[in-house]
Amino acid sequence: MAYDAVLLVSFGGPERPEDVLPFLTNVTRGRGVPPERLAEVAEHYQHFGGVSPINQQNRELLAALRGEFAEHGLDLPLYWGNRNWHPMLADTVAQMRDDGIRSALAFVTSAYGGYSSCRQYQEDLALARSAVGSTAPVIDKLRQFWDHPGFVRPHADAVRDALATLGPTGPDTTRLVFTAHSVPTSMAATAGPEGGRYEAQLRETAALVAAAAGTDLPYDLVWQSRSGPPQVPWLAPDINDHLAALAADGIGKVVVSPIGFVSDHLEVVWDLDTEAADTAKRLGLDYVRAATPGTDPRFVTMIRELVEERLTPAGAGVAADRCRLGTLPAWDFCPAGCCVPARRR
Ligand SMILES: CC1=C(CCC(=O)O)c2cc3nc(cc4[nH]c(cc5[nH]c(cc1n2)c(C)c5CCC(=O)O)c(CCC(=O)O)c4C)C(CCC(=O)O)=C3C
Ligand SMILES: [Fe+2]
Repeated sequence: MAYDAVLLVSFGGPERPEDVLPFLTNVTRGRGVPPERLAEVAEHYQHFGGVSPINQQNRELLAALRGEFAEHGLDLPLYWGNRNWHPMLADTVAQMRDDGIRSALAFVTSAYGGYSSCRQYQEDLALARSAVGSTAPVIDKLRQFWDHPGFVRPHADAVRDALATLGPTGPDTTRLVFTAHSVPTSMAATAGPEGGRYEAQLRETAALVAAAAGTDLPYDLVWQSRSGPPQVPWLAPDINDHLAALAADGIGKVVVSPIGFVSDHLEVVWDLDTEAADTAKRLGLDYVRAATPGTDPRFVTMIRELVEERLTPAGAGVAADRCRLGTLPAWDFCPAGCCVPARRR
């Protein structure tokens, strides 16, 4: 397949106080998030002046990618569009059409399978294309990258750096805590072709990051940023409850590694650096949060390599010979019905 552009696809976030509510309305349209939760999250954004860091992080990633592409003679224009805030995908796809782009590869800033992490991005790409009409470019998503060394190694080095700030550590006093965005258990159950893949991939990433960090400390995988009505079950335990359980068990030091994310966006700087850090302080825990990949050169190189592997015709549809560290099944093109919510199957 010949491609003539690369599209960076992300979540998007507001950059002015007056944009917070319209942004939240876009995110939660038809998703049954109670108004109390929405008001609470609006306050998290207003705490940062109504500015989510995520767009600036994507601008920096885009700049790094332009440099990486140029350095390696990869002559494809780069575009950027978001699911929930400007630049909106539909506007970007219209621009691509105006520029004569016929087919593009999409890099989504989420490493995992699942409805929110993968399928919803593909649905939003399809909606953007249909808004543009029959002249819209074809857009194929790059594969999920949870076990790619360019994702695992930056997380692993960040864990090692974070651990080094804690002084003497050991299995009886110190715990490594991996965290990812919680999702409804019904969504977790339908992730991937056979279900359960969001959590399975996160467990694989956690094991790979811990091994690559070279630590033999015990570790856990927990969840953060739960939303939705209280009667709907989501993946648990929540990181704050887990910190309390660790403190009760005599743990005094924790390194928190947000393997669910690629950059220090609001779910990291609020839910971890503010909320979970406060919880840890209250519990008397030494708490340090490990960095996310951001614009780590290995992460930027990974994106270029994910593009390049799809430009060579061999192995299309199969990810067997792809660069990766894990053993869970992987694929280039998501099977039909993969990660579709149960009620729509
Ligand atoms: C799996 C997952 C990821 C990781 C994959 C990925 O990175 O895409 C993720 C990332 C993010 N989530 C983000 C923000 C929000 N997520 C919300 C709500 C929800 N997230 C969900 C799941 C996920 N979310 C779900 C199941 C909901 C419930 C509503 C629904 O079913 O859709 C809400 C509504 C308010 C609330 O209830 O929290 C907000 C504002 C931001 C931007 C941060 C910034 O601005 O810097 C980012 C990167
Ligand atoms: Fe979210």
